[in-house]
Amino acid sequence: MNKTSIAVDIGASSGRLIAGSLEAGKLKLEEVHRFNNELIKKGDHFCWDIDKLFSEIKTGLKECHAKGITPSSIGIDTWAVDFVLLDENDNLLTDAVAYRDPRTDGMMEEVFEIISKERLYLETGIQFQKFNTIYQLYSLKKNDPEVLKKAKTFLMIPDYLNFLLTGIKSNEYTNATSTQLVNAFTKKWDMELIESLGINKEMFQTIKPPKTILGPFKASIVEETGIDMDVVLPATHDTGSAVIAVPEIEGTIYISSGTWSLIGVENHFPICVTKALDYNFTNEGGIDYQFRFLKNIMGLWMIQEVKRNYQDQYTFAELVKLAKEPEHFTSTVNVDDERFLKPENMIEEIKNYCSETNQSVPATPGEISKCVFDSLVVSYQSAIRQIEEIYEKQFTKVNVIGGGCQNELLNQLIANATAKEVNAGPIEATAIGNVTAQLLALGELKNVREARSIIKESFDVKTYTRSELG
Ligand SMILES: Nc1ncnc2c1ncn2[C@@H]1O[C@H](COP(=O)(O)OP(=O)(O)O)[C@@H](O)[C@H]1O
Ligand SMILES: C[C@H](O)[C@H](O)[C@@H](O)C(=O)COP(=O)(O)O
Ligand SMILES: [Mg+2]
Repeated sequence: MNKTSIAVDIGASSGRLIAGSLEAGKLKLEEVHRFNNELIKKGDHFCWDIDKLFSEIKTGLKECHAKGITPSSIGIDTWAVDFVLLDENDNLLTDAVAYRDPRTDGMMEEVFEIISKERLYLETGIQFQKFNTIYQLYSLKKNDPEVLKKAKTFLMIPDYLNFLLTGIKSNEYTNATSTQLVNAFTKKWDMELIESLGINKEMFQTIKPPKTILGPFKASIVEETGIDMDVVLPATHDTGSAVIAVPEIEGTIYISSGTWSLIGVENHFPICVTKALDYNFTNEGGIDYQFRFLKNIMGLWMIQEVKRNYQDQYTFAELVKLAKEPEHFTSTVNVDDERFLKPENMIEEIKNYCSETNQSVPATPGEISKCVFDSLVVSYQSAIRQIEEIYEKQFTKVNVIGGGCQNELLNQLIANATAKEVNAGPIEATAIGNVTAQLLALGELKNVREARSIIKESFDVKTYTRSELG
């Protein structure tokens, strides 16, 4: 009997537990549980409701038990950079403050007074996002020094959820790289850098790679959920898992399309050249110590906020349909402008930008949605040109993976703008990559190459080419 693994994929907008196993040479998935995720306000900060998320994981485990699914393992992946700190008694010292919280405003510039931007990039190869863990910790050091002094354990979000399940502390490699505190060459915590920032280096845990079998559930979890299994480390950074599921990686630029659009390529070495720094590309760690040479683009967060601003009266599919109507509306915004990271009202922010740049101001849901999708394509196109300039080669294909690959209009717009073959799918790429790492750890799969060929045969991928309609 082939083994089953449970992927817990929690993105910024939704989470899901998906059971995966090999059947007749294909990877079969069964969605066990799905739930929403969103920011909550706790005191002065935007946070994740980590208690709710852990409760949803246990609900999903109980669902497995109820369905008679008997997994051999479970693996958890989430968004990057965010963390919690534990005190000497393993109690939470901090809330799970979210990367969209303004506490890191101005911190990057203060860190550059201690270590230059160039040296930081040369050593870590990580893009400069103001919410990187390094700046979150620096903000804590500056504004809550007593909290940092009491901290004995640093756990990123998936690490903490693993700790709640097993009692075992670890920092998983792919997500640790997103902190901008891991040396891209040693693949270990850069303790000299950490000390130079006045952050206590003792709280960081041993970095463990994907495919590590962490350990079994605590007895209390078995008792509560009625089920037992090993926790295995996938690429716990969700994008790290998603990239594993790109069926044809060679010659392909992927766009992991969810709340964020992560656009890039897979590499065997970090690219820390000046041009990569200037274009703000990152070298996040991947499975088998590959590198994800990519950049963050604001992504479908913008349409998520537009949907929320319209009090959820439209589905995503309806907003896409409405966006097809105003064909002659052409205003666009710079989606990567920091003003769109956490605006009070996304619709108003988009309107203000268009007005300030002397463009037609969108008025209808269709015009607003078209403006978002057209603007994302502008940013995708720019990133693709930058990748091809750095690689000094043309890529023939773009593979859109994640929930956003269901946006047929956006897929077609990408094909029209780039004149490249756009492949859309798999939708649940992150969960597929998560299950893949577990099945590799359990010996059900030999290597990533074999996994990708099985994934290619197991899931639908729709192809788009430039349409005459342009
Ligand atoms: N039926 C659909 N049509 C068009 N877009 C969709 C559809 N369903 C989901 N999406 C897009 O997928 C996005 C969510 O992708 P997902 O990968 O689940 O995000 P995350 O992992 O960041 O929570 C939504 O923001 C939405 O824009
Ligand atoms: C803040 C990070 O850049 C972000 O987590 C990104 O790396 C990512 O993985 C986002 O995943 P989503 O599924 O939430 O879009
Ligand atoms: Mg996701």
